[in-house]
Amino acid sequence: MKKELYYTEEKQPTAVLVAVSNHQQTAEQTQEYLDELAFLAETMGIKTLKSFTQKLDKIDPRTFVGKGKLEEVSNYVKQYEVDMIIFDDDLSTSHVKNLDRELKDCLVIDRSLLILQIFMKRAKTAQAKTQVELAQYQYMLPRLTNLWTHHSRQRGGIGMKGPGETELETDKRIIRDKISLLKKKLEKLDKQSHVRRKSRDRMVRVALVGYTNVGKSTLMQVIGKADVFAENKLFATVDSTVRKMVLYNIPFLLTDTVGFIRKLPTTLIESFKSTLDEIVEADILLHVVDISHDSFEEQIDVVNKTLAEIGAQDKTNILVFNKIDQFTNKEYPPFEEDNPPSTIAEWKQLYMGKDEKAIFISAIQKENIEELRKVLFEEVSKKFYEIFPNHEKYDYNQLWFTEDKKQES
Ligand SMILES: Nc1nc2c(ncn2[C@@H]2O[C@H](COP(=O)(O)OP(=O)(O)OP(=O)(O)O)[C@@H](O)[C@H]2O)c(=O)[nH]1
Ligand SMILES: [Mg+2]
Repeated sequence: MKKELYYTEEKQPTAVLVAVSNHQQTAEQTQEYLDELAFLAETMGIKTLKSFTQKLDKIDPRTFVGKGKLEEVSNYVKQYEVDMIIFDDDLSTSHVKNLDRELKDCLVIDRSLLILQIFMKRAKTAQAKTQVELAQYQYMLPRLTNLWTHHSRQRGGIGMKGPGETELETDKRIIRDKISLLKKKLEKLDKQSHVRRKSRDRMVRVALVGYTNVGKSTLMQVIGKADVFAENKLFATVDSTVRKMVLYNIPFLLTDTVGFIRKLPTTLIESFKSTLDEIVEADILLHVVDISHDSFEEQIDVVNKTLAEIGAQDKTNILVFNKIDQFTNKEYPPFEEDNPPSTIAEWKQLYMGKDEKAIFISAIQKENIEELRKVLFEEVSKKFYEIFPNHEKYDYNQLWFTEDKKQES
């Protein structure tokens, strides 16, 4: 009998991470991927004890990693009584079967399952909860041999060993029924939110998008003084929050959205479609980037790819480089590592600033927020007058100084 795992106050679950890297990948990249996986685990309260990597151009069809590496992992896991092994890529049904056989007492999960668990924990609205639940069942169905049982979620464990073969067919049927039930429930909820959105006056809509943990919710608070949950954990925001804002007399809607991540499970993207519609239906995207993160350029690519996947790639897109207070320059001349840009003008000399609409800010230290507001105002008012061509025109420069002085005094 395999061990079951619960979250308890007394004992923090432990894990080892396993990743394969191809030969093009640098050691730093592999390390960054593993750091991210460890951060995901930490977000779930799981402590990472060690990481294992193997250079492989093709994942082993039987056991994900090669025989020798698996033995190494297996020995470590036994010696330190590790609770679970987290693989950085999706495991197939036969991987799980074979790994289970080799690793006996240790729980085998993959990155997608971990992300699904985080979403489950974070979801607050009925819609988000239903969306994650659907994604989970869809993830489970093809893998139902022995990775999961339908009890696992109700019983609050991160994963449990599955049913015997005879129960398997019954379980599959139950899950299929669950899936169609959840789909119906979602349809109803989607219809309701669609009606709600339609009943809102036609307003300019701005969405904050970006990789997870870049500071979208923090920025939402700064721009609108809204009370939005921000935390140094991955996927602090899973539900989208919409706030009505007024910037120098021009009203618009600002939406804080769920963050993106490398290898976001496809079942999640599918079932989060209605949440992601907030992005698809937006007029303007504020693409927030954590410039202090070592792989921020790759994160920009991941976000752009995900935007393209949901059909939101051709919108007015303002790049907002956040966390300049924390940036340590490693590779961008003319600046040196111990001498990063210090003024906004210098920031703009960095190659990323060549994009005309790129802005450098620190949401935490409220640095350069005025410029962000100015650019946002310009874009929002452009859209506003497209929608309401006969509306009285506001002069930004005048409003800017009068309002700004008022705020200062
Ligand atoms: N140093 C620094 N930290 C920041 C800044 N802005 C946000 N943070 C921190 O970054 C962490 C993540 O911030 P959030 O606002 O929750 O990020 P998010 O993009 O909404 O994250 P998800 O909802 O998880 O996708 C928090 O610990 C913030 O305090 C900044 O300008 N500088
Ligand atoms: Mg957030």
